[in-house]
Amino acid sequence: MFTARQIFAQVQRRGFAASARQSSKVTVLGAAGGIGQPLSLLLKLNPRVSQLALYDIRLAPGVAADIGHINTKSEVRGYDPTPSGLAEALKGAEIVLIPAGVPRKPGMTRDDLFNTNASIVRDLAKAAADHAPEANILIISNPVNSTVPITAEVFKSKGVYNPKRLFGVTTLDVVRASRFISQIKGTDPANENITVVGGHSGATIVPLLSQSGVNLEGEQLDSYVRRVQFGGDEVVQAKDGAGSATLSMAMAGARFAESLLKAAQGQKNVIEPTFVDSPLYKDQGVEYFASNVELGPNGVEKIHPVGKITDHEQKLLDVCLKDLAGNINKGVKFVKENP
Ligand SMILES: NC(=O)C1=CN([C@@H]2O[C@H](COP(=O)(O)OP(=O)(O)OC[C@H]3O[C@@H](n4cnc5c(N)ncnc54)[C@H](O)[C@@H]3O)[C@@H](O)[C@H]2O)C=CC1
Ligand SMILES: O=C([O-])CC(=O)C(=O)O
Repeated sequence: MFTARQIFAQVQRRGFAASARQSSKVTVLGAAGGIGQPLSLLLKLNPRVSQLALYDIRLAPGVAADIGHINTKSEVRGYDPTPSGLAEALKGAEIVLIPAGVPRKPGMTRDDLFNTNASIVRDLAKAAADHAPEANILIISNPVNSTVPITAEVFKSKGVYNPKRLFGVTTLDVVRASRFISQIKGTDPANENITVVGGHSGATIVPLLSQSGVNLEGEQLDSYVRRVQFGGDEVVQAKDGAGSATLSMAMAGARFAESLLKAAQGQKNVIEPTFVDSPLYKDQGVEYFASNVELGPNGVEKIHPVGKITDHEQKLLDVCLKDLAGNINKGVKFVKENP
């Protein structure tokens, strides 16, 4: 039997343990880039982050010196572009975000980035598997449909793959989906929660309006779906050769990291859409798929099924699955041929 005093002491200790868990190291690889800088800024503003480790092949110590002056409690450190700098940046990380790699220019698809970004992500994944094998790995670098399988293959080859801790960040698709529908309906996007499933490029992005009680038809529905699927192209064209979405992506990446931290720190019912190793369409040869995922202290807690959809949405999903299988196989093949 415990005395009231002992119970109180235990509660206090648990309180401390909870706040100890609330000290989390977050690492950004590609931290000096168009996404990396604002993403690092937003992470510095997040009180759940205790240490922020910034790594890039250029400028990370400069970005860290700048962000480090912001008067929030977390410690910020920038690392030199050396193997030991990368190792130090990764050691002890709870979350590793990877926005390293080249962005699109007008006229390119995300798949056109494969030749450059596949090897960048493969090499960073190798370092993460060696120095942060238990971290949650959040892949932002495109093409996400292929870079997630690339990362999985690297982790598998090193014997440390945990499918519950690898995430393709597709948050920007749902951010756009809710913003674009709010523009049509004249509502507050904060109240618009649109499910988006599939992958993260063109036809593999499938918004499921019917599940949100929104009833668009004909050309209005088609143009909405097109805008969500090709929202990235809208930004690429507007930036006219100077890159792709960076600021909205930073917000989306920071939101996803925040959700993981909340879930790790004990919050229940934290659900985000994300591209993960998923049982939903494995029987059709699609090993990874984005759907709503409940997050928990171990990463993926529960993968939600797609649920009831309309015939129109089923047609979109059929096209998505075909494209997705090709993108995934390309990533797997790359690592097998270029280990
Ligand atoms: N998942 C998503 O929803 C989105 C993904 N993206 C993707 O994110 C990636 C980055 O985009 P931006 O930040 O605009 O590009 P950026 O060119 O502005 O920044 C990329 C950064 O990565 C760094 N980098 C390159 N190789 C590296 C390596 N081996 N190790 C560490 N850092 C390295 C570069 O020095 C640069 O600072 C692109 O592939 C882009 O397509 C962009 C928007 C949305
Ligand atoms: O469109 C791109 O290349 C960048 C991206 O993934 C997005 O904005 O969704």
